[in-house]
Amino acid sequence: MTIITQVEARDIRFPTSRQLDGSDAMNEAPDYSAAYVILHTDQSDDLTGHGLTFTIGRGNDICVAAINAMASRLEGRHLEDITANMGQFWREMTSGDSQLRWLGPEKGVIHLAASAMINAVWDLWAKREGKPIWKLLVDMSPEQLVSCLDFRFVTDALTPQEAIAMLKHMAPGKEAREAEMRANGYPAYTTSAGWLGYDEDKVRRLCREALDDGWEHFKQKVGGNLEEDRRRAAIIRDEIGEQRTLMMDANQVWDVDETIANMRDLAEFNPHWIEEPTSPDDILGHAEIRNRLFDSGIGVATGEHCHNRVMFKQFMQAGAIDYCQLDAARLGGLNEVIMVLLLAAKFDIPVCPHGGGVGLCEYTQHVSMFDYIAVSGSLEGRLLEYVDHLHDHFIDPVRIRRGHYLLPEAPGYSITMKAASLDDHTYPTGREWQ
Ligand SMILES: C[C@H](O)[C@@H](O)CC(=O)C(=O)O
Ligand SMILES: [Mg+2]
Repeated sequence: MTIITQVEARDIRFPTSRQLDGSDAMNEAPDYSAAYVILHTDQSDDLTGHGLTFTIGRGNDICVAAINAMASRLEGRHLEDITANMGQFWREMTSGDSQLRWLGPEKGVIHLAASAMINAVWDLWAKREGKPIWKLLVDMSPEQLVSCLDFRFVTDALTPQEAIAMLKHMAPGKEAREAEMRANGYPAYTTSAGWLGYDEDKVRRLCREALDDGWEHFKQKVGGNLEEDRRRAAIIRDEIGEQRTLMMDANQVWDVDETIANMRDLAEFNPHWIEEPTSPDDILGHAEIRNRLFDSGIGVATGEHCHNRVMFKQFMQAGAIDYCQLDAARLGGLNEVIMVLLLAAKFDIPVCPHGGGVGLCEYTQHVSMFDYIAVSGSLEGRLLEYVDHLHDHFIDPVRIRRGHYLLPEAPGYSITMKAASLDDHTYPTGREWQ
């Protein structure tokens, strides 16, 4: 038996705003940050579980406080009791204390905190089993996998029986798809050349470097000033040519009609999708945009601020999105991520997870590999986001080859940060913040 003896929560911040890495029209100067959880155990082999949720700086301390408020739900518990009934555990973590639930429910800071803690439990479980997370999931039977999920609020769209049938249907090709992932990796796109705060020379230089590294798919930020958006799109198209993919991301700054007008204007640059065009909560607004942009061939993508499975269900039921960009640290941990993968498979919507943050690429590589091997069985329309910052701080960082993520092999969720990185970036006392 493994006892979780202590939940340690740390405020980790990286000063990315100094170079405007990660900048966009809504978030002009983010400091990529993690409310970081370490689950200590009674095991002599130093077994620990790690998880994080992502913020962009101020307020990270509020997430840490929320984790501390929930710590007693994990401390003293046996890992084996939790993993024997993951679905029930998830319900307890998100709804077990109705006074804390009131702060959400299942959204906002309290859900971000739950996400970090739940992902730390999954990391601990996978390390105990000696498997990377994607493999832990792939090796589960459909029944076991479905028992990890909470179907409350989604049974009008997907029942446990349907989910089991979908997973059974995909089971026969799993080995071949795993071998394919091992050989080829998972196709990806890069956002790193297109941050809004970068000057045009830097955008051009970064496009050239990315092309040299084998990238075929690029994303640029838009939503500042339309003339500047057009100039940057022209530069990027000039560098990457007409055949490669260009996505655009407005990070929520436009209204519905404004989106239509601006995207009609930007259509000459042939954007593959417009991401987060408007408020992330406006499901019908996205549906309207999708309908009115249909003839231009521009898809609608959103999800990095979509806080739970219920909202994703509605986005899908309303026909509001072409691409689902779930965020592995905003949804309530891996259990809810798996639920969204199943919903997306049912509605035949490709999942292209959000990667713009610290640790998100480390998480989502597992999510997309699992999705391909066991859930959707398809790569059509699917691209994993990649941003090239801060990977050095992880013990088991993502590995990229010619625009593809390579299959992670180390046990766990790849989210464990180096001890020195944690110490140096602890806010406000770490060396980086002196
Ligand atoms: C603030 C973040 O960097 C955000 O711009 C990321 C994002 O929208 C994306 O990766 O997509
Ligand atoms: Mg985005």
